[in-house]
Amino acid sequence: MSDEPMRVAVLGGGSFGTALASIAADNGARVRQWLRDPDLAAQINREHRNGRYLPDYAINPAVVASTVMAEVLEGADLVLVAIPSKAFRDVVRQARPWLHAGQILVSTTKGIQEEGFKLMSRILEEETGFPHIGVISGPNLATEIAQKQLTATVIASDDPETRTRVQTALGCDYFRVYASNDRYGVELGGALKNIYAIAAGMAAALGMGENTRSMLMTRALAEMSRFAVDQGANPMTFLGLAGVGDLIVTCSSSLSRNYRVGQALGEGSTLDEAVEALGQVAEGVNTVRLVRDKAREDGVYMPLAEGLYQVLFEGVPAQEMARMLMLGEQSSDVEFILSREDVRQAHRDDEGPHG
Ligand SMILES: NC(=O)C1=CN([C@@H]2O[C@H](COP(=O)(O)OP(=O)(O)OC[C@H]3O[C@@H](n4cnc5c(N)ncnc54)[C@H](O)[C@@H]3O)[C@@H](O)[C@H]2O)C=CC1
Ligand SMILES: O=C(CO)COP(=O)(O)O
Repeated sequence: MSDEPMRVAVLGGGSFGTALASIAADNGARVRQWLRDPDLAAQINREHRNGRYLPDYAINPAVVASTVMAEVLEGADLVLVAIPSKAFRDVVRQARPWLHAGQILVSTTKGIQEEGFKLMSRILEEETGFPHIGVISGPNLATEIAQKQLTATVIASDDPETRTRVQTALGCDYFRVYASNDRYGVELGGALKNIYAIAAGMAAALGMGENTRSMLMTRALAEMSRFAVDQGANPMTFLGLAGVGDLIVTCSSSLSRNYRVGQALGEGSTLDEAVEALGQVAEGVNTVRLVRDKAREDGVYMPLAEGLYQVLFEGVPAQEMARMLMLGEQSSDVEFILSREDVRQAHRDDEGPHG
């Protein structure tokens, strides 16, 4: 490997993109960050601060922000795409003329595209056809990373070069980067947990106890892994940082935007009011709709996603969600040990002789 510093491009001027850009610069990379807002780009370059998304964070002064895609991508070895899912494909298309097959392309975005139910790394693949593609996901609240609180993420890719280069670019003493080759599972974990973060925020606002929170998170893990396995992911991924790790943090912290949307709903706001007050992306709002529809289409049992969907989009009061959870099927605890079908069969056998 050459002694030249790695050249990293970050697309997106939000909180996560900004934190990752600064970490890469701390690790000695030459970092360029692309964003749309010229005033924010000027502020990052002048004050080394992102006043809109991470006002108290001292960005490494070596990060150079720009609104010009060519300047940011020129010569980049690693491109991190930190753009909300709704705009992801559009931004990758804008970037496409300056991307090439030797680069490593990594999505940091925890969302799903409606058409075709596609995850973001699939979009990277479709738009470029390049071989070095990965995703990062894990318990990664940007605000805490900005405070240099210890945490870790997962780089998931089939391609070993992508994994090792991202570990080198981003790993440091407060941000560990673990590797996985289950790209789909890691990416799906990041998207799915946002649904349950909304439910947890809502439940907290409604005064739930700690037993309830624990039950909610654990049944959420069962539900998300059931869905993910149906879609082809490896269930073991959900034992890791991008599964249970990210689920715990986003279901516990009001630093999570999805959790905050849930809290606002539990306090009586409408969905529009909750999203408007947030002023940033809460991917779970869209994800719950897409996942609920997909689960129905594919016959996957997802009572929590269904209940949350009804609260968000069908006017069911938030209090009803807890009731629906308690009325769900009393089935298997861990389905990979005892299948739901075996529990159902045992009930049928038990009922048999009594009519
Ligand atoms: N903030 C966090 O704690 C974490 C966020 N993520 C994921 O990273 C993704 C990006 O998140 P953040 O940086 O937090 O987002 P953010 O909401 O803070 O901002 C996203 C950035 O994208 C820009 N953007 C939005 N629409 C655009 C468009 N059409 N064209 C160009 N730029 C556009 C915004 O102006 C902003 O600079 C999200 O999908 C989220 O799931 C992942 C881990 C942690
Ligand atoms: O994914 C995250 C933490 O890992 C960030 O969650 P929010 O998008 O809900 O803020």
